[in-house]
Amino acid sequence: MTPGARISAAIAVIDRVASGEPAEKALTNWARGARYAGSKDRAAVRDHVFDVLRRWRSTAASGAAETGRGRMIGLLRQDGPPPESLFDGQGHAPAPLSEAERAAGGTQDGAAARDMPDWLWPQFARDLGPRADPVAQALRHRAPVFVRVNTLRADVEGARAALAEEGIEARPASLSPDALEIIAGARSIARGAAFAGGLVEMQDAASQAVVDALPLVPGMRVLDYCAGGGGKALAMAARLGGGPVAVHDADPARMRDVPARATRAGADLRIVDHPRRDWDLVLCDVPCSGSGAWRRAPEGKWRLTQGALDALCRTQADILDRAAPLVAPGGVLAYATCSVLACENMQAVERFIAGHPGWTLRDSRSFLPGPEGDGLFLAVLAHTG
Ligand SMILES: C[S@@+](CC[C@H](N)C(=O)[O-])C[C@H]1O[C@@H](n2cnc3c(N)ncnc32)[C@H](O)[C@@H]1O
Repeated sequence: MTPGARISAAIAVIDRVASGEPAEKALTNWARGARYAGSKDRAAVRDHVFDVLRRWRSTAASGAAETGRGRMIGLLRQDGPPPESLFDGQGHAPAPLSEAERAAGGTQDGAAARDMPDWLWPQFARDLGPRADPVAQALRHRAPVFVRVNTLRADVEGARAALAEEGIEARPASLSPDALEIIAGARSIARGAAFAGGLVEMQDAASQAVVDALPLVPGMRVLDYCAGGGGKALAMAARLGGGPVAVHDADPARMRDVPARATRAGADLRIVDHPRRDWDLVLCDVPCSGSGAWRRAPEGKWRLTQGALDALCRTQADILDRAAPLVAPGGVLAYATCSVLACENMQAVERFIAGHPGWTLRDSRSFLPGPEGDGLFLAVLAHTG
């Protein structure tokens, strides 16, 4: 496909997303009907679509239309090359810009310029203070790619060398000693031998740093209460010399890949349907707005409403209520989100402590989205009663 044809494809997918179809589904549907598209074409179309999703408001303003075409014109106006060079009507490229399209295109301020929802921006600005603007800007751009070196299978230099043999270039990441940032070849990782052999796992560097900050000691009885796909459980198992780590999720289907991932990693993860007490460490990596990771999942930014955020906060409180009694005397309760919003982070912890005498905050960490990783929050609580 030519660069122009890729833009035409992205325009069609963006229009489907605008009419309510999830982006992944719209991309899959497009790819099914586009057998001529190779893997590089599919990757390029996907990049255009996700670039626009991250900047849904500002690209519409720059392109002066809330359509796929307008948004792609706007994206090119922001990032280049000039839209006139690709909208030339040749082959499958989009039609040339009309006089009106050439003349249109504006700038914005406030929430729109930061590609934030109007309702959320005041809260975001209050919560993050002087960091609000750089964080909002970071969320408008692609996230760096990181892997976690699985120390059960390799050391960092060994994993780096194995990746290099596959043409994947990596360098040490600052947030975690086991994290590598992928500089080139990121799209090949999941198909490669280093990944298949369990030497590396895809995991954001801040997610790795959260697990690094947990007070884990081999021999501890550890429960991952919201295990999902098991990313943090695998990292915890590596810290414990292989495990075991008990994994639980209210939706067991979310853990369907856990056995295969554990086998690949050489980790001992044990699914527990109805966890009972006495765990030395219970991790609650709760469902959240995902605001710290909106670079990776930008649809979440536009889907979130005040009502949905309030409901998430109630779920987070409920999970802490259920998990706290599972902690053994002297054990710890760890609470993690991939959010930067205070109501899901420190305020949630303060509400829990206020309602649960004997629990105190032992440690907390906040990571903001940027070149080093995503935005995450961790609180480690101990029971002193
Ligand atoms: C942020 S995801 C977990 C990600 C996972 N820890 C990882 O690192 O890959 C949150 C998980 O919490 C689960 N969940 C939601 N409500 C829950 C509840 N009441 N009890 C336990 N798990 C719950 C969801 O099904 C979801 O899989």
